[in-house]
Amino acid sequence: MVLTNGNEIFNDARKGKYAVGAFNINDLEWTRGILAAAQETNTPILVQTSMGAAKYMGGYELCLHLVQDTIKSMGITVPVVMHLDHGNYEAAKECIEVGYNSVMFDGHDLPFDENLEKTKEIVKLAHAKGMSVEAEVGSIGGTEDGITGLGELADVEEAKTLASTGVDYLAVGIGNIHGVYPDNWKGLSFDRLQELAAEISTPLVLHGGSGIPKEQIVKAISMGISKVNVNTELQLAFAKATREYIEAGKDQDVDAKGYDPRKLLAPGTKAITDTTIERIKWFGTPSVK
Ligand SMILES: O=C(O)C[C@@H](O)[C@H](O)C(=O)COP(=O)(O)O
Ligand SMILES: [Zn+2]
Repeated sequence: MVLTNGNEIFNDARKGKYAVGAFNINDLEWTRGILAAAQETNTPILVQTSMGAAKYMGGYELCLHLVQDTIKSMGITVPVVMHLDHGNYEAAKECIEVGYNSVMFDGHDLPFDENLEKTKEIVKLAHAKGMSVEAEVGSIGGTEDGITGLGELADVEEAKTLASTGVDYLAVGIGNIHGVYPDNWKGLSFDRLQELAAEISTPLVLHGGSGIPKEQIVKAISMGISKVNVNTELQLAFAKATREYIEAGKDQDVDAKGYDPRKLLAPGTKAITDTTIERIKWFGTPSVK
């Protein structure tokens, strides 16, 4: 069984001081590109869909079938966790119903008590079906109304309380933000990560994994980060490779049928695979035995 829940993978990761990459898919090319990287490195991987990307692709059921069928057609043999990224309460329930392996219930914008209660409900529903759950404490910054924050820090007591619900992994703010980091970003807060890791044995999750220097990622993993989320870097890599193809005029080569999407999208898909492989190596994910 290739599709699996995250528990065993992540408990081993925290103990073994390595991380497993969680990569967002946006379409067939992303799905193939990411799965190819996992197979080539012979490592486990999380394929995750945000609510927006799932809507774009046609819904959670379609996304699950896309991943299942691509695994089959590509002959993928490494463990793959099909995960909902940043789901609200309804989305988490729907993905549990549909048969994802793992869901993130992101209640960070709710009052803390409501986030706690809803996290407990999702844990109960998911665990009854053998699925894993990620929760988020505090807020992970990003760009809102054109202003990019510098990254927030999770409250240690709130993080402890949320971890006590039995979630399988916990997303924490340690100065990380989504998207492209601004020039004046101060870097990850290793002091806060140390405080969190000392109190919480649950595997910790680093969101906003794109654009963080390798040394900081490696250090954070050595201190308790077991899952790293990456989206923007794959989007940038895909866009750059596609732009180079078009700027070289290859899409206008009628004889070579360079306009055929199977050719037009191939460099971008390869760039997704190459970037994913590079990140898997940074994260120290060991090969499957
Ligand atoms: O952008 C999304 O829809 C998914 C991201 O929030 C993902 O959870 C993540 O943390 C990746 O961050 P990024 O690498 O900075 O895009
Ligand atoms: Zn995220």
